[in-house]
Amino acid sequence: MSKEPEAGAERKSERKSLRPLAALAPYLGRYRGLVAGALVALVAAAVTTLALPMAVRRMIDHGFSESDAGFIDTYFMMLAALAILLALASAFRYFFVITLGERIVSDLRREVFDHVTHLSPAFFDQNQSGEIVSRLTADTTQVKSAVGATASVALRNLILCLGAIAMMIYTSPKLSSLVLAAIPIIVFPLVAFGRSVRRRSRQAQDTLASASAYAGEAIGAVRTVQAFNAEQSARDRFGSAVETAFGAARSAILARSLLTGFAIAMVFGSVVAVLWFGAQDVLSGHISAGTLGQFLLYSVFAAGSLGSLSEVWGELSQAAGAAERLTELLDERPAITAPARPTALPVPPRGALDFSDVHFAYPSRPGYRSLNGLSFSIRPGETVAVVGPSGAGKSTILSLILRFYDPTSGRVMLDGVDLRSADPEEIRSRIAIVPQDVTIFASTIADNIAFGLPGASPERVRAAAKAAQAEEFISRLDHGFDTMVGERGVTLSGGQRQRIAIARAILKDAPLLLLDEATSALDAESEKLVQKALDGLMGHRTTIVIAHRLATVLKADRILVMDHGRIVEEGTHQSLVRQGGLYAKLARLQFDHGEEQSTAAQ
Ligand SMILES: Nc1ncnc2c1ncn2[C@@H]1O[C@H](COP(=O)(O)OP(=O)(O)OP(=O)(O)O)[C@@H](O)[C@H]1O
Repeated sequence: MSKEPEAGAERKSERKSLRPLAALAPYLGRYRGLVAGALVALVAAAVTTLALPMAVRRMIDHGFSESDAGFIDTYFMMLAALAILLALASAFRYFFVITLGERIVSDLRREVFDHVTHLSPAFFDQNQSGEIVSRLTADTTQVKSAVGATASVALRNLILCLGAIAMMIYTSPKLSSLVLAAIPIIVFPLVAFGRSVRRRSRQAQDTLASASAYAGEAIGAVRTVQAFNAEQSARDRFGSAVETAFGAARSAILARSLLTGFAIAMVFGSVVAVLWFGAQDVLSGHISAGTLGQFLLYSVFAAGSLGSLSEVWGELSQAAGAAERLTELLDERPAITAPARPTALPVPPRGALDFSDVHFAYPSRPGYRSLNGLSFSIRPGETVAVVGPSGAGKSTILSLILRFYDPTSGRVMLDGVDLRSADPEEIRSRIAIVPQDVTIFASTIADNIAFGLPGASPERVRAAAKAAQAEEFISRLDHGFDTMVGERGVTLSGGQRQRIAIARAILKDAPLLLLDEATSALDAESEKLVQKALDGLMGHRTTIVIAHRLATVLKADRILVMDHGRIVEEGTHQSLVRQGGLYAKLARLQFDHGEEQSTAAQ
């Protein structure tokens, strides 16, 4: 999805036609029963349709000239039986084909989502989440219509077309040779047209995906948009994105209309010309009127199905574009994976952490080093605070500990094991984090707390909430722990969200605790209470505390002072203040009023 592969895919898609749809074959393979049912119904419907003209010929040539009324009755009975058979086959075809489409798209949606959740944060730094969601919804829907309705129409028309051509040759080889001579003249331009439709459809879909991504972002941040009176500019931006998408869609539609019109004109034009020759043959007595009637019906079938084929070809091409984008997404490999034979972390966990000469640049910003030769060690059970100016690289340290990214050079080790050689899932199972941006899901409070430990008993959830000083506000909500919180927790205050996150971490009870500005949104009173809860939690486990408010780090065993991606000072509060460096400067700025220091030092 990044720029390079996108350009490559574009080039490929111009060369290939429906090949991306082949990626769906494994999915079809899972439902052989449905596929077989669909094929049987398809063939039955086509054969029944092809039998109709023969009955018609017999009726024209013999039926009306016979005085025997029973003869006509027999033919009509046969026609009625064929009609019933056709109706049944069509109903079954619809059932099998549409079920197959729905089934496959459900599998595909699940697989794409599963895959996306495994991709590394680096992927999400470079791709908009809205665009990924659009692939998950719009592209899979397009694939569904291809696998379902469109493919069955295409297949039915293909069988019908081939069958009708065969029957045309059987009925009148001479007239058929005239028709067949016309086919290449019709088909070549169609293929060329099809390519251009495909390219335009992909453009339309791409512009629509970026418009939806923008809409997702603006709607998600609607409060910010309104607070800045930015509705008009958001509307303009989305409006122009939608118009661009419409322009791209219109050009695809125009190409498709031309394709359809051209196909029909060519096909029916040649049918009329051929029939003129047929009429001459009937007049000169070379063939019977019934035979010409039969030939006429077969050529109408062949032409009609060819016309429909050209129409669904466009749709299939569109679906091929969608399948291609989904395949691209499924082919995206996570940057962070478990090694083939991961080194097991020691049991029981100790919680020792080492950074040795770590350099790191985010993959989305390779030219800028966020960490610059960072080295430090944290002993099991130690509480270490990391402070420093904004952008110094504090949160980046936590991202590396969670192995969201690998260092550009140097090593990060947990309990003596290089994170690169361990299984990321095992690493993360030993870490509880209270992040800077707390994520609350649109679910109940209890679900949100139990997020870190699915299946936790209600008692444990309650105990964790209590320890995080969250029980009181939760009990005041309408339905207590069963209260639904809005998307991203909009119905909670910042401090309440933070306490939910703390409860989540308490419940997870992991040996390594990472607190990134965990109490920044709390008032002084709650902060003191939560701090007490956290103190209890930190007591027996390794903890890294990131905080701008120095009052919250006074009790740390050690303070690391960071600037420009490296550690510039290290020590306790007192020793650092005495050194008179960056920390002393930050402390002076914050504690100058004196009162905070006295409260915090208590
Ligand atoms: N996902 C990212 N992609 C690219 N650059 C990033 C990313 N996240 C952070 N950075 C950059 O890395 C540097 C360090 O960021 P980091 O978030 O670690 O700083 P911080 O010390 O935690 O700051 P703050 O106190 O403001 O949270 C910054 O210059 C930032 O712009």
